[in-house]
Amino acid sequence: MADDGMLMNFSIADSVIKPEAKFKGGTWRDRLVAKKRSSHRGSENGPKDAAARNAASKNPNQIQLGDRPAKRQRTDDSSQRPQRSGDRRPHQHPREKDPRHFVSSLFTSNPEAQNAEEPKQEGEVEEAKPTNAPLIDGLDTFTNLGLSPNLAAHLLTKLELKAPTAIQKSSISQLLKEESDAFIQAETGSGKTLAYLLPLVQRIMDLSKATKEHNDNQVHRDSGLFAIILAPTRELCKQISVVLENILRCANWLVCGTVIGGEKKKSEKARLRKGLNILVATPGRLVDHLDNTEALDVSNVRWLVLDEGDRLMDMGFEEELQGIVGKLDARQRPSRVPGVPTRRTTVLCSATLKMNVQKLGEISLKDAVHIKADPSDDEEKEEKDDDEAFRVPAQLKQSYAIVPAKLRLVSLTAYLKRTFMRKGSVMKAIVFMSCADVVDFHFELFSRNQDREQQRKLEREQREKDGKPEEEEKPEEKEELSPHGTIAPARAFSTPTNPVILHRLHGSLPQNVRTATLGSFSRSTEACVMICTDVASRGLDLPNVDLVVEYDPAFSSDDHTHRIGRTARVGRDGRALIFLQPGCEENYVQVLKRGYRDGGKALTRTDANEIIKRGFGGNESGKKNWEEKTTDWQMDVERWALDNPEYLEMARRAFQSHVRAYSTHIAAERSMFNIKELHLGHLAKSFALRDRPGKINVPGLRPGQEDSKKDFKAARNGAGNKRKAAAADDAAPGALPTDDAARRMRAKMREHMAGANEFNLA
Ligand SMILES: Nc1ncnc2c1ncn2[C@@H]1O[C@H](COP(=O)(O)OP(=O)(O)OP(=O)(O)O)[C@@H](O)[C@H]1O
Repeated sequence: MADDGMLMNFSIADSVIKPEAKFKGGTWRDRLVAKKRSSHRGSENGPKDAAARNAASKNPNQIQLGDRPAKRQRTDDSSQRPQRSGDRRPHQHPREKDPRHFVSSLFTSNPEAQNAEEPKQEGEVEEAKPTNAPLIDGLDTFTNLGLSPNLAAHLLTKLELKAPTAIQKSSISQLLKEESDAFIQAETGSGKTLAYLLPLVQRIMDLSKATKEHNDNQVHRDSGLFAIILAPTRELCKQISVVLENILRCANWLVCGTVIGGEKKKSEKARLRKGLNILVATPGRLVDHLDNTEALDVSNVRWLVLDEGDRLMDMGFEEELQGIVGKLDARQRPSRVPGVPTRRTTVLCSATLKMNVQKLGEISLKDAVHIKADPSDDEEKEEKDDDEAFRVPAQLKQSYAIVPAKLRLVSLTAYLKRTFMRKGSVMKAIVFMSCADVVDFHFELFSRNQDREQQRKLEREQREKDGKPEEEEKPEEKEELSPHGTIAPARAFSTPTNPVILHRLHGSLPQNVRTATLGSFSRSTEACVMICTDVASRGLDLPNVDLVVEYDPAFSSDDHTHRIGRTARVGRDGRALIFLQPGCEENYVQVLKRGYRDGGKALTRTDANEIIKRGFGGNESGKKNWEEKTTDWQMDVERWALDNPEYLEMARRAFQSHVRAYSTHIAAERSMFNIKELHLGHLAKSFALRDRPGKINVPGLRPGQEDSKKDFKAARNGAGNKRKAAAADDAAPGALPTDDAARRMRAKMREHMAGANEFNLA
């Protein structure tokens, strides 16, 4: 399989962790391999090798091999501890003697940050005013912008929306008065959904007026489907549909509905047969109904909205979109309803919309109007902006942490411990991780019940002492707060006074579980954390999210903008922290800075030691210092993985998938996320692993993925997307990402991680 090749290709750590000259213990196979490797390395002492070592020395993620003695095979707990901690080591785990395992110290041999912190001048950073809040100057009201008094009153009284936001102001007036196509681009959390929905609903409400003037009956659900709104995920479609239903309460003769998959097609067909005026859909499902549902009459469709338009124009959706636009064109007929425009208007909307899309199927978007929150931006600036990163809400406080690979797990734990130390300081936090396997592993780790583990251990030891035969261990009973196993107490960072609830979300979960988990996180009034993949990065409007942590940086800076945009919405405060490793990843700071109007003066920096000290240092007086406490915690987690084969496999799978995922950063940013600079041995430690990276190879699919894979293939073939299928299937083994290879690898990875669900190709 191509994957095996891909994985082998990542097994570069053997070149950065020097093996012992003598390899004792292990199986004969291990000893033979070690011997062969060491003799092979011995013959590499030419000038070429010296040059390679020189080059490697420039990489702070790699450990200088020539300047220090070969690493000993450490099987002793004391090696884990800082030197001064002495020899106070707890019970040694029998597996710690396993020569296939490598126990490295947390606080030694970590690469230093390359760039020094920029000094900040006092008073340089001013408190930024929110840039995505409603305009409360009293000058702009929904009625002034052209909405009917009826609709404006409904917004005020029923939806408690007093004034429009800047993008709503620009968009409503434009879309009410003109028929041209439009690009709506504005910061995350600035109310773009209403920016296109309100003028759309107003225009359709106006059709009713025109119909009445012609002495016909009012427009009703059978009058025709006038608008289609497309969004990339089911969650987003549902969210849009809820907002739409709320607006339509003031015009109850108009009806909206969704076709998004995840439920029986029969019930969707029935809904379409009953008649709808506005339809919210995922592209894949709409294509399906256009092909197979006679009741879906699109001859009257005059508005097509692409929410998260850049994502919809991206790989994975382009063919569906071309198909949809082609069919809408072919089936369009003059409408019997008076006032219906002759041509269809297309609106693209996103926080990261590059307004250079020229064509969408048969539609030319060349003359599309660019709608921005600040129309005073002149053309010159607009052009310049297209090359730059997209703005983030000014009130969003961003920081970055330089964290070496080995310290990643303890740093994340420490950061969350500190965050939830006091009740009420943070209500909800979202932690983004690279892929589903990584999410699942951390969910298990952070929710593990140490008291119960301790009890099981004592029982085991007692049995050993009494000479009783070893009982077959029953799988650990999990104390979960949801029937689906996606919600559990976050024991790793809860305190007795502030219990935290942990959620997990990714595209490999069945749709009903995704919906239930998201709903629970959204409604929760307790402190809670959701660890998730990018499935939650776009468009989702989750209340009271105070903090976003990007434990794994996003695969593109656009995705980063969307992720951090889950906080600091409509004028509220928010914080975001991104983990970067010393070395090439530090260059990502420049990308973070580009999101600010002032060049990122407010961006703050922290490092692993500072985070760990605050999280593991604690206030309680004790003999141990923060390094010892952290080391104990890490050792405990490593033993937990060793003791439980199920979790060990999860950890290995997570590590493996993470490395695969790392290679799929977009081409333009790959120099900052260079897989060759990744220290796999150190990285393995942050997955609680003691294995040598070259030995980590979990075959097969993640549990429960088989069905998703089948679904994906069916969906892919169903959509007639042969080219993509071919691209995914022949992902070149071993080839480190070129542009094309990375695209293929991303497709492959989505397949691996049931990305079909993530991006709703079904
Ligand atoms: N005029 C307004 N006054 C107060 N709140 C508003 C207003 N308009 C929208 N909101 C609220 O702002 C929140 C964010 O809106 P929305 O999801 O449309 O933002 P967005 O710009 O689409 O964000 P993203 O780019 O992340 O998708 C919603 O909870 C919405 O109810």
